[in-house]
Formats: sequence, C-alpha cells, structure tokens
Amino acid sequence: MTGELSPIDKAKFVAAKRASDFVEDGMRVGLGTGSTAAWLVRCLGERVRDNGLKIRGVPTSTRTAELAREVGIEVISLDEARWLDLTIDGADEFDADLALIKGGGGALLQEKIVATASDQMIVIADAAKEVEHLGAFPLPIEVIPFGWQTTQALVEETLVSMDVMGRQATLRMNGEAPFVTDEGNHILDLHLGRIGNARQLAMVMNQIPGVVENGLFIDICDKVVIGFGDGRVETRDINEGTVSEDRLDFVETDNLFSDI
Ligand SMILES: O=C(CO)[C@H](O)[C@H](O)COP(=O)(O)O
Repeated sequence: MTGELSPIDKAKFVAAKRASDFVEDGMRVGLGTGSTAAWLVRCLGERVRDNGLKIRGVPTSTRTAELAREVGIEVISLDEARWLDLTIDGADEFDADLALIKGGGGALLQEKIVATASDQMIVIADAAKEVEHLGAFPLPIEVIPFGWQTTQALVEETLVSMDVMGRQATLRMNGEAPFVTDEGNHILDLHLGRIGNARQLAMVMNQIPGVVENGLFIDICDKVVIGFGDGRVETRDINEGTVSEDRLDFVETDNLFSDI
C-alpha cells in the first residue's frame, strides 16, 4: 500500500509523522486543514487508539473535525479550550523567517484564530513549499459576500501602492459557484508573483472594508517540519535553526494507509 504513495505524499506524511511526536498527553491541540494536516490527524488518531494518547483537538474546518472524530480524537471547540498548547498545520509557502502563505484549502480564518491562540505553532510541509520570497502562490483573502466585487476593486486599487509584482484578484470558484468558506464568506486569490513587504501587506489588507482576514501568517509559526520524498525530514526552529534531520521508515505505519 505504501508503495503507491507519490513522493509528494510521502514528503507530507513524514513531516506530519515527525511533528506528531511533539504532541504529549493532556495537550489541547489545534488541528490544521489540508492534505498534510490530514496525515497529522491520522497519525494522532493512531496514537490515541493504539497508545492511549489523551488529547483534545480543536479542528480548523468542518473537514478536519469530521476526520478527527473518525480517527478517534476528542473534538472540542476553541471556546471550550480557550487556549491551546500547540497547533500543527500545513502551509502553501514558507520563507526563512517562517512567514507563511496559508488558505489554499480555504480555511485561513479559523486557522489563523486557532494558531494565534496557541503557545506554539508548528508547520508541516513538503520541501517544495519553501520559498525565498512569498507570493508565487496566490494569496487568499477572505471577504464577506456582500459587495464582494467592490471589495475586489478596493483590494486591487490598494495593491497599486504596495511592494508586489502583480495585483490581479480572482474570485475562488467551486465549479460554477463561488467557493464558500466555513464562515459563509468568499475568497479572493491575489496573484502577486512576489511580495516585498509581507508584514505591511498583511496589515493593509485587513484595513479594507469587506476583508475578513488574509492568508499571511507573520510571527505566528515557531517551527517548520519539512518532509522530503525519500523519507528525510528536517525540523527548523525560528530561534535555533535546524534542530534535527533524520529519515522516517514507512513500514511501521502501514495501517495508516489502509483507507487511501
Ligand atoms: O492553508 C491551508 C488550508 O487552508 C493548507 O494548510 C495549505 O493549503 C496546505 O495544504 P496541503 O497540505 O494540502 O498542501
């Protein structure tokens, strides 16, 4: 079964598996959204079932909540948890300062709230997500449906004075209809090419009426666990740099792959 995994899925899996080692008994854990975060949820579910790990998870989307329940993790709301020990989530891009673009899966709002309410955020990513400059991946901006075209125009106008290469904003679609987030909002994807000053852009975007949140995560991520297609995995800490490098074995985790 494991032989059928593509190198990118192996990379995502080993990052998730290594990051799951940071989760300890009794923790309240923020559970991210996306394909890499789904591996994390499966890895944690395995520890809950097989090793009696006791955690409570706060999911960042309805998709993650469903998966977490399915694999046996106790799910609570953020209001029940109030504060979290750790959040582990994927990312679309990360740079040397561990600034991120997130929201490729459309869950950026809950993801940012949950990560910000955590003592620590660990990002899990395949090596292709590392960039010198953020911005090749379209930056998601969550906007309320009311007047979204006016908001789009305001966003594009604001981008003229920002340190970015492109400024086209496109409405994310789900087939023929606009994509709708868990909060009932829409997403504008900003095709910026390269972001010169991510901190400034993040602040300015959130000042625009109609914008709920943007997908730039600045000074939120503490560690990134980077997976490679050959099973290598590297852990980098924002203060200490690379703290570990090793290789994970796929064999022992066979039961995780049985439903793929
Ligand atoms: O931000 C996200 C969802 O809103 C995801 O974490 C991000 O899109 C990465 O996804 P994947 O792990 O599937 O590559």
